[in-house]
Amino acid sequence: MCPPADKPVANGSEEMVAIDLASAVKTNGHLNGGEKDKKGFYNRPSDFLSNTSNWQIIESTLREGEQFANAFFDLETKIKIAKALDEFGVEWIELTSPAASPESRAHCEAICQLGLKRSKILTHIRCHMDDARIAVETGVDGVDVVIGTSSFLREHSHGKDMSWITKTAIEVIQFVKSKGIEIRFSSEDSFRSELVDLLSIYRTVDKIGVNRVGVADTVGCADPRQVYELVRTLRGVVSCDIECHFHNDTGCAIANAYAALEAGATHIDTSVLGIGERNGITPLGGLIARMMVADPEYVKSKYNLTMLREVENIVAEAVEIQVPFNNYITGFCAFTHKAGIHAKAILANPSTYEILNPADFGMTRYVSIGHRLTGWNAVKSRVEQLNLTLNDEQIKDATAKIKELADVRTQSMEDVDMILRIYHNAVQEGKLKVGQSAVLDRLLEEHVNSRETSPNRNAKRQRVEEASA
Ligand SMILES: CC(=O)SCCNC(=O)CCNC(=O)[C@H](O)C(C)(C)COP(=O)(O)OP(=O)(O)OC[C@H]1O[C@@H](n2cnc3c(N)ncnc32)[C@H](O)[C@@H]1OP(=O)(O)O
Ligand SMILES: O=C(O)CCC(=O)C(=O)O
Ligand SMILES: [Zn+2]
Repeated sequence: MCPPADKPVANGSEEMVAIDLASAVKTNGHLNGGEKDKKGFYNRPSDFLSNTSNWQIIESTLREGEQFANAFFDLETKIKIAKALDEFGVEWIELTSPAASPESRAHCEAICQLGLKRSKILTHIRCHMDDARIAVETGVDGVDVVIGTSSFLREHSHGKDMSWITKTAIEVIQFVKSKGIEIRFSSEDSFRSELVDLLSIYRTVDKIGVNRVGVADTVGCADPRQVYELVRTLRGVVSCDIECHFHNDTGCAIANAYAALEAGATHIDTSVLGIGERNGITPLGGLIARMMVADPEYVKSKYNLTMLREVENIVAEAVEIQVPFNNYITGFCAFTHKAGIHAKAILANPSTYEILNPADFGMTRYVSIGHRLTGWNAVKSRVEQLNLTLNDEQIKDATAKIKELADVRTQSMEDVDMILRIYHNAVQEGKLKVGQSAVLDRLLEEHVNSRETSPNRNAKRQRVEEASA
């Protein structure tokens, strides 16, 4: 940003900072843009092209996800996944090409027969009449056609030039349309393709009535700015819908999906837990998390969000993986608050440190207490839950003991409760005063020893002695 002409350049001076801030506010309305929402979040003013409140999911767990290293889906598993996705409410379910194998074809036909309530069925084929002829016989609602347009794929995958690709694409599209089935044409490896080639073929297929064109970041090389620019340019060239597919090799798959919607894309490909070739694509749950922040009411109106965890568990079990600890929304620590400063604020108002509400997804918030980073406000909340009577000074004293013990090893909630109960009882009985750390140590030790010599403990010891005799 340039300084005004009549002011000397004074790097870092307070005056300069004030001028820059003032002009930034004037230009953008606010440094973060737009108005604050109810949660105190600054939303940017919407771009007139933006579709962040008007988009659909093409759920590809049963196509891209089948390309995940661990995946082997029998029909029963595919049906279970398809039904769960339908229950969740995805608009489209994409299935592996029926040309892949006899079972793939039979599964595709069987899933089309399920009569799902909400989700329509797509299958995904090469840009080839042989595949198209098989696909239209399966009963799908739509066919997704793909062919590589980058020089890498033109030279080393299928060996065809752009004029062959265009001619064959037209033939396949017209054939599928003639059967009354929806058709999408996509360029694989779009971000390493020549822009002129892309725009030219997309314009051609748009003119002959393709329902959607697809942009695919097949190798995960694109960043959100590149995505925005390509999709925005494409939006000005075609009138049909625009679908986007992002691989996550460099960690941009969710951000790229969001940038695509901001630029006017209409459909995003996802898979449950992001499974797919290599490290996969935009995860369903991650996209939902992102879009909930953009327009919660829209997302809640479309999807049965409390199903997310179940869908993920079904897929995780089917491909023999764990749901990652830090998974969006459903990871075990996604709504766990630990540090004392966070815990205090969260207990006062969850919006302080949560942009998503766990209840929207049937999840629960958890405040972790028994560790060295805890604070007296978190401990106070537990005292209240346990219906104990301790004043703030006593709670701070008990907190000091919890922290001291947690410096040696993390204390479970059971440990914390035990410390608080002993503290409380000792205070009630006049055995303990604030600051008497050694007295508290002795009481805790007595309690532990009494547990060690409890009848159960004695019985166990006796059994061990008998077994070893
Ligand atoms: C980026 C993606 O994920 S795209 C989707 C990937 N999905 C799949 O590959 C589905 C599963 N695939 C399969 O079952 C098999 O690869 C099949 C049935 C599709 C093809 O099997 P094969 O005929 O044995 O060929 P193979 O897999 O070795 O090679 C791919 C063939 O498709 C051709 N091809 C590759 N991509 C395309 C395309 N998009 N459009 C048209 N032809 C293509 C290649 O030129 C090659 O043909 P060739 O017979 O002249 O060598
Ligand atoms: O059909 C598409 O658009 C995407 C195909 C694919 O899986 C990819 O390019 O990574
Ligand atoms: Zn892919």
